[in-house]
Amino acid sequence: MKDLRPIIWDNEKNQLILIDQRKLPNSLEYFVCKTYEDVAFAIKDMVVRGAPAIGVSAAYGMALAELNNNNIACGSKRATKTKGFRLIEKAHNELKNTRPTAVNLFWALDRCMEAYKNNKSILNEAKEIHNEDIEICKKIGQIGEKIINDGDTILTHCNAGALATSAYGTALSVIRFAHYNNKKISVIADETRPRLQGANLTAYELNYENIPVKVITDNTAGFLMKMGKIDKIIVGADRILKDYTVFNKIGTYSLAVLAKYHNVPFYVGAPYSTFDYENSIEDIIIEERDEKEVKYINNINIMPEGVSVYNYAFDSTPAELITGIITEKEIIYPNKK
Ligand SMILES: CSC[C@H]1O[C@H](OP(=O)(O)O)[C@H](O)[C@@H]1O
Repeated sequence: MKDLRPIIWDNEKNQLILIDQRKLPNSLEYFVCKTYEDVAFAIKDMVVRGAPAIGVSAAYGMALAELNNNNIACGSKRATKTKGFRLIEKAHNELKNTRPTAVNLFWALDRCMEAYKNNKSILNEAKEIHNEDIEICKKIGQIGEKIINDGDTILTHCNAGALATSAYGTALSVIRFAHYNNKKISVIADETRPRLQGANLTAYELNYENIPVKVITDNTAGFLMKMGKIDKIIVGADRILKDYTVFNKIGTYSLAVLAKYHNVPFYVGAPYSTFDYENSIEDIIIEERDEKEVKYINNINIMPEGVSVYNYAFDSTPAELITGIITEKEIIYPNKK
């Protein structure tokens, strides 16, 4: 069985091929990006999503800008270079403004811009970021699987799997490697309203690898904890601050509060590239998405006209509610005395 790889660089045609995650689980289709504008659309419309995956995709978006640049000649060499730089800057800004919360997007774009300023190939930088991400996610799984016991039932939220990264995932990498090490585990996946990444993507990934998975409505998680049916919770992250505040999919904070109340260990799987040492909580923009995502399910209206909604894509969870953060180097215990 082939590993799930949501991001593929086509060296022959110099284009980016993405699994179109909007179509899963009913159809496995691909979205081809030939320009940085295609990549910007793919990130905004969640063709590709997940902090590491959008960082890697944005890096290839910058590479597409550079490759398309190379076809531009405007007279003198100096004029070409100036115009080229302006186009790269334009791509950097447009890609930067696609989604505001996941920090991987910004460091990947900045890393590509730095490469360009140092006369290095952006495409090579993007490929490096891509390959590094595969290895990092593998390491998160290998380190994290140690916290999983044979027979554990693990609850997860949204999708922090191969489809949110370059391969393996973060939270789901821990689950995968426990499974690869023959631990008998079962997974409970929150469906994760409104975009249903848990039902559509996590269930798809785990089913694809024959890892036992049940899907629940988001409201069921607390009741299962109360009944003692959840041994651990593992989620992903989009940004982790220096005080170990974790920004992740909306609903993560509610799970963490319930876990604390029911003494269920609460873990976060995330690479160091998701850490943000610069900003404080008040600096972070929590993405608010189109209200249609709440008002419609599969294009069927579920609400009366004229009623407004909140549609926060993320929330923040304080370190005091977090048992451990599983990275590619070690497990961080924010509350260890
Ligand atoms: C491994 S990062 C996955 C992270 O990203 C998801 O958000 P979205 O699907 O909106 O990009 C969610 O917060 C996951 O935990």
